[in-house]
Amino acid sequence: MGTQTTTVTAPGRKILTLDSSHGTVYREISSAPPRAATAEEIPIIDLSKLNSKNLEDHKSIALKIKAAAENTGFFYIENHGIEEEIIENAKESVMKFMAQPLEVKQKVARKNQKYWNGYFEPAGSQANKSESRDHKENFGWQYSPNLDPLYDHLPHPIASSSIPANILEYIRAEDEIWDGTLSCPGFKENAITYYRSMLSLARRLTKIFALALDLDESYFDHLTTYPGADLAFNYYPPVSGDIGKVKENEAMAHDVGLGSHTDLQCFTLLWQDMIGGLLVLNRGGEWIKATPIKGTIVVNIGDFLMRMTNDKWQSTVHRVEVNKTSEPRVSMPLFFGFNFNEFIGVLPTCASESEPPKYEPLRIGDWNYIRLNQSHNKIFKQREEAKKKAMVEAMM
Ligand SMILES: O=C(O)CCC(=O)C(=O)O
Ligand SMILES: [Fe+2]
Repeated sequence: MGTQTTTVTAPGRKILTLDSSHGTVYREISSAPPRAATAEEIPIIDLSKLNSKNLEDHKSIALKIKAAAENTGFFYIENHGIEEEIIENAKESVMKFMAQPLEVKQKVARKNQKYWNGYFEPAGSQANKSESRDHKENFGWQYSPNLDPLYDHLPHPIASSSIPANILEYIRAEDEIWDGTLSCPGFKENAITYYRSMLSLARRLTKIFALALDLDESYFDHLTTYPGADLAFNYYPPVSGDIGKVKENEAMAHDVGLGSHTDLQCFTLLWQDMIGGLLVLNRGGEWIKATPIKGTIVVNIGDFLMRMTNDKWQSTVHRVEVNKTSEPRVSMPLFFGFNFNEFIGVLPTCASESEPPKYEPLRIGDWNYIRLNQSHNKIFKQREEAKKKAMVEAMM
């Protein structure tokens, strides 16, 4: 994420600790309880003209996306074209899969896989080290050409020799995980059908994103042939009572369904059920609710796209509250990024003489690694810690 400044508007203030592409950062935020988002903060964008033959229709969607991406970095899409039945089947399968005994789910535990595809047990992750562990379970997988509709014409499983070598070295799929899910009939089929629809929608949307960035509609096409396209089935069980805070950091610890973070790739398409709990940190440092709206998918900009746009588009911090309802909550995000082998820097339309590129081109396949290992950048760490000290002093 970028180095945005925040204005605190609400009664109290506090400091939020976050991982970023530069290492740990501190942000001063409002301590007011989350409030409903306004239609300007998280707009609903109608995609019914997404497949129209008229470029002007695409441009009019692009204009709305541009405004949302530059503002909160979050928006809803409606009339996105994914059939309700595909979504419902996937959701039902998540519910059935998660209802199985732990030892059955652990047959596809991520910790037994080389590349961490598969199942994460309850509280098996902690997205933000200054908050509680994540009160959720998860089943996730990474991009596989075998699941991609673009390669349906090839014999399956697709021979490694059919995939360019410089892409193959970054593929982190483990297609055998599906064998471990066969205890749950229909899960594999429903999950893959959902994945394929979301992947196609993401590809389609990158064309509109290109227009929104004043580029030709096909500008990103060659970057989406083997995309980073990882899917997560998040399952937030109902939680009651006081639940394991991070003891060593009691003052800042906050119980979460999923800790405060930004998404790493270009953008995320997130279907959520009607339970609610997703919170977004707006530009003013206030938590606002991305309240579920039937028939929509939430879209948010990720760190890499923010970088490509020279920080014009916002990769926004979000988190999920602990599920205090009596029903489990399910969300099913697709994290979408460009081909692993490509070097990408700041887009030509996002830099100028007065606003030179802030970032060097880098290889997408190395991005996650760089992003996740930045917390060891010592100079940056010292600077941020001094900043935090000044913030704390200013509050006293
Ligand atoms: O469950 C949600 O609503 C958000 C999930 C999310 O932010 C993520 O998986 O990165
Ligand atoms: Fe996220």
